[in-house]
Amino acid sequence: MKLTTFLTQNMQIMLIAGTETPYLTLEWSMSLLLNNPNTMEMISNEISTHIGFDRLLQENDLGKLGYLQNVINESLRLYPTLPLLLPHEASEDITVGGYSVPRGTMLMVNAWAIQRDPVLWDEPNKFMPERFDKIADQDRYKMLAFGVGRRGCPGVNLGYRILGLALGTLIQAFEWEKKIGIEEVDMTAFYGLSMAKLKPLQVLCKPCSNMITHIL
Ligand code: HEM
Repeated sequence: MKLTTFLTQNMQIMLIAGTETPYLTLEWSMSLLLNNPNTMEMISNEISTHIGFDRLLQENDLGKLGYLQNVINESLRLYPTLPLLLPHEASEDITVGGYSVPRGTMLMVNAWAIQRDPVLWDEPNKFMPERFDKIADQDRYKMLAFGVGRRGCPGVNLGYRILGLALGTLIQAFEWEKKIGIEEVDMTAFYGLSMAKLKPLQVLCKPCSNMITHIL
């Protein structure tokens, strides 16, 4: 394969794989926060404590924003954008959980079900970002939003950075409200290869007053 073809194809894959997943996660996260205004306020307080309002948050601030990170993880747990990951193929005859899987079988992993399994998670359908405060290393296979292992998402670190910067900056710079007349943002999902909201999020926002004073 020519080098230019190789590079072009890699760029295409990164653009396709690396744009839809973050923007869908951002939409799910913002919807969850609008339905949980106390959590939105806690992120805002965390940003106010560690960064303030005289500049926009930057990549090297993300390490200080543990609660924001918990919210991102909890959004990815409840609404993984690739709920069945990508199809995998067994490269040899294997046995998984007592089932024999012949070489060449296509395997789909239901990350959505694993991430809401009541055996693995307390109150699995509840939005509780604090649960990620105490997630142990050996529990990492419960959380499959980026897959795991050799064919897991190679963009995982970039993905977390994009999400942290985008969600953090949106909360730092704007005040967010549900559309007038809406009590709860509808969280119904539309299932395809990726999981989007059935009804796109419509929301009201205005520049954060603290930010206007400091930046203008
Ligand atoms: C919120 C952000 C993201 C999420 C939730 C996400 C999730 C995933 C998941 C679940 C897989 C399939 C893993 C598996 O089947 O085991 C995957 C694969 C992949 N992702 Fe991501 N991803 C994100 C961001 C990105 C970014 C930013 C890039 C690159 C710029 C990227 C590039 C890829 C590629 C190339 C694959 C295919 C890997 C392979 O087949 O070996 N992703 N991603």
